[in-house]
Amino acid sequence: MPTILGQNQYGKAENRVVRITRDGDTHHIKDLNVSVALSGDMDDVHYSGSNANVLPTDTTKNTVFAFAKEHGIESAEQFGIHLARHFVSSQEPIEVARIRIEEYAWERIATSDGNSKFIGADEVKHSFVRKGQETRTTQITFDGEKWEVISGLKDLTVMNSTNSEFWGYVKDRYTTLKEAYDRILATDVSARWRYNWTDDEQRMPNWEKSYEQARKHMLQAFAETYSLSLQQTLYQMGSRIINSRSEIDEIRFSLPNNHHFLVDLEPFGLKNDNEVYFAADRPYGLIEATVLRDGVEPKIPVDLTNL
Ligand SMILES: O=c1[nH]c(=O)c2[nH]c(=O)[nH]c2[nH]1
Repeated sequence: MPTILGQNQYGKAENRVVRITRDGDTHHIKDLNVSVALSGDMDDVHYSGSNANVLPTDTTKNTVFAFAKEHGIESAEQFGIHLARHFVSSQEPIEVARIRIEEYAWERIATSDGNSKFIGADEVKHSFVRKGQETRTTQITFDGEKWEVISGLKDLTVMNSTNSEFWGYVKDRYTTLKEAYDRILATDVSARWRYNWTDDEQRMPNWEKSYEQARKHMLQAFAETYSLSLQQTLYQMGSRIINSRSEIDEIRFSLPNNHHFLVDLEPFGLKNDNEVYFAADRPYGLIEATVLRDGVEPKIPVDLTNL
């Protein structure tokens, strides 16, 4: 049966590029998911396997990261236009470049002594929460006598673009991790907290206010902790809530360590001065712990998945 080649395109999809611009100690984030699709004179590679017209998808990926350094990311549109023009104008066989970009928006975390509109407190300058992400959860159990309320949130994505280190850890023959003295710390917070309200005689907490306040304290502790490990940050987030909300006795966190790897731009003659990162999605470290009011029995399950 004779066949002919129809529409075809190729490229590297979902390049997760994070560009940090450091304006003194005020940092700006651009976080993009960039997909490149190129088409043009690609008959030969499909019919005979000749790669003579093929710019490797790996190169398209490198171009995304190198452009983030060289040209910065003013807007997703500007960045996409720049990339598309580059591929079409620099590669004879490429006739059409389609760049798709998703942008993840971040806003600054309001700290205890500032607010998000006003860049005053130090911490605000490098601590961010991703917009419009989290899901609020609750589980209510009643046995006819006693109540148990466990509330929380998941998918609250936060990032510190500095004030995070990780060093002094155990090294065995399989350890390759380099010690980090200034790294990005990013996580998707999943937290569940248990209220000490158990019977109708007691005054019921103001659930709305309590949620808002727990979320606020958690974010502020994340922003204000100079972190030596995600474990330490977790404990600070939990104890800030327990210390400031008397209605909450126990809180459990499940925190993925969303690794951001500095991209090696040396091969392109560019210096990466802590500016361009590859945001890896897996594998990720997973740090989980409960923080309790002293003397209280832990009751939140270890596995938060179904809670
Ligand atoms: O904050 C961290 N805690 C760890 O336990 C750990 N392990 C690792 O490889 N990186 C990190 N980072």
